Amino acid sequence: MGNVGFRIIENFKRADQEVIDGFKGIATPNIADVMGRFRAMNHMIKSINKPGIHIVGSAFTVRTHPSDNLMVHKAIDLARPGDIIVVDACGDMGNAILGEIMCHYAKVKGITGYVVDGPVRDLQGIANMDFPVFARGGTPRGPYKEGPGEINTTISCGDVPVSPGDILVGDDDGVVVVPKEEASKVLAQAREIQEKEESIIQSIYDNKWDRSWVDEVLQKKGCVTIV
Ligand SMILES: O=C([O-])CC(=O)C(=O)O
Ligand SMILES: [Mg+2]
Repeated sequence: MGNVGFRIIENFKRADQEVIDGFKGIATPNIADVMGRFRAMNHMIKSINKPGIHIVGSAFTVRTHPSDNLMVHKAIDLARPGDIIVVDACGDMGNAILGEIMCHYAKVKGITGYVVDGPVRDLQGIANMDFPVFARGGTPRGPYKEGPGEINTTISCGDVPVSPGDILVGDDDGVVVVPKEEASKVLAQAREIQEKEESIIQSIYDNKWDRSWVDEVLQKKGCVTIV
C-alpha cells in the first residue's frame, strides 16, 4: 500500500444493507453483551444530541493528528450515504475536530453521523439540528487543516479497533462496533438477547421471575449468610 500516515483508501467492502438495517432498534448493551462485553467504546464517547438517539451505519474511518481535521473534510467528500465517519483523533482534547458547518454538509450528503475520539465544537448548534454526533466533549478551540492522516485504514476509537465497513451502532448509552465479517451472527444473537430481556421484564410484572440463580451463584462462591 505505502505512504503510511498520509493516504486515502477509497474502496472497501461494506456489510450487506439488510444486515446493517437489522441493527436498527437493537440497543447497544444487547450488542455488546454478545461480543463478550468487548467492542463497546469508552464511556467518554457520548452523544451530544438530544436524548433518544439511535444510529446504525457503516464505518468510514479517519485517522488524524490531534487538533487537525484536513482528512475529516476529505472524508465528507468521499463517504457514501449511510456511512458513519469515525475519527481517531488520538483522544486528545486540545482542539475541536469538527463543528456545526461540517455537520450540515455531512447531513446534506446523506451521511448518518460522526463518532469522534476527541472534542467537537458548536455544541448548541449541533444539539439543535437533527444530525447525530458522538464525541469526547466540546471546546471552542478550532482545528488546524494541515494533515497528515489516513482515510479507511483500521483505527482505534474509544479503545476499540474500527475497520472500514464495520457496523457502528450508537445510542444514549454509547457506541458499539460490530466487525463486518461477524455481523450477521452478532445480529442474530443480539436479537435473541433483546427478546430474552423483554420476556424477563414481562415476567417481573407477572411476578414470575426465577431468582434462584442468585443463591446458586452465592453458594458456589462460598458466601455465608449470618442471621
Ligand atoms: O472550523 C472547522 O473546521 C470546524 C467547525 O467549526 C465547523 O465545522 O463549524
Ligand atoms: Mg464552527
